[in-house]
Amino acid sequence: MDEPLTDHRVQHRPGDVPVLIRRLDDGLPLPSYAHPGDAGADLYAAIDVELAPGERAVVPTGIAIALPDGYAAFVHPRSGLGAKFGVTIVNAPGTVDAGYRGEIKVTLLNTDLRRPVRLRRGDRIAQLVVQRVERAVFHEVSALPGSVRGDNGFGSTGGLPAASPEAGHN
Ligand SMILES: O=c1ccn([C@H]2C[C@H](O)[C@@H](COP(=O)(O)OP(=O)(O)OP(=O)(O)O)O2)c(=O)[nH]1
Ligand SMILES: [Mg+2]
Repeated sequence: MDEPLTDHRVQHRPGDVPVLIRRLDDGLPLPSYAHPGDAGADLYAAIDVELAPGERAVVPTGIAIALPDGYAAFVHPRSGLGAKFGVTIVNAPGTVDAGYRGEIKVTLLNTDLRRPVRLRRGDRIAQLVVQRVERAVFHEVSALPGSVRGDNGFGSTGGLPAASPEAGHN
C-alpha cells in the first residue's frame, strides 16, 4: 500500500500542481513548504557531508519526481546556509527537467575559504521551486529588431563597486 503523499503541514489549494514523488530513502521526510505561501519546498540531505574550505560535493536528496509536462523544478540555495556558512549551489538554480526520473541531487559549494562546514543527513540543504516553463521555437533571422538597450550589458548602466587592484579584476 502506497503511503499518502500529502504534506500535512500546509493546506492544499485549488491550482496546486500535482507532482509525483518517489522515496529513494525511507528515513527522510518528503520535501515540504515551511510556511503557506513559500515558493520553495525544502530538500533534505540523504548523507552526511563535510565540505572543506572551497570544496564542493554532489549531495543526494533521497527523492525522485515526475513533473507534469510544461513544468520544471529549480534547485535553489537556502539563504541561511549562504549567509551563515557561505554554502551555495554551484549551478544555482539547478534545473530539474519534467522528464527526469533520477534522484534529485544538489551540488553544494563551500565558498568560505577558511572554515569547513559539516552537514548532516536530514539537514535541509536546498529548496525546490516548481514553475511553469515556456518552450521556445527558435526562428533564425539575419538581423534582430532594434531595442533601446541594444547590445549594452554587463554593467553598462554603471553603479558597480570599484574593483580592488589586489583582486586582479579587469
Ligand atoms: O541541481 C540539479 C540539476 C540537475 N539535476 C538533474 C535533473 C536534470 O533534469 C538533470 C540534467 O540537468 P542539466 O541539464 O542541468 O545537466 P547537464 O549537465 O546538461 O546534463 P544532461 O546532459 O544530462 O542534460 O540532472 C539535479 O538533480 N540537480
Ligand atoms: Mg542538460
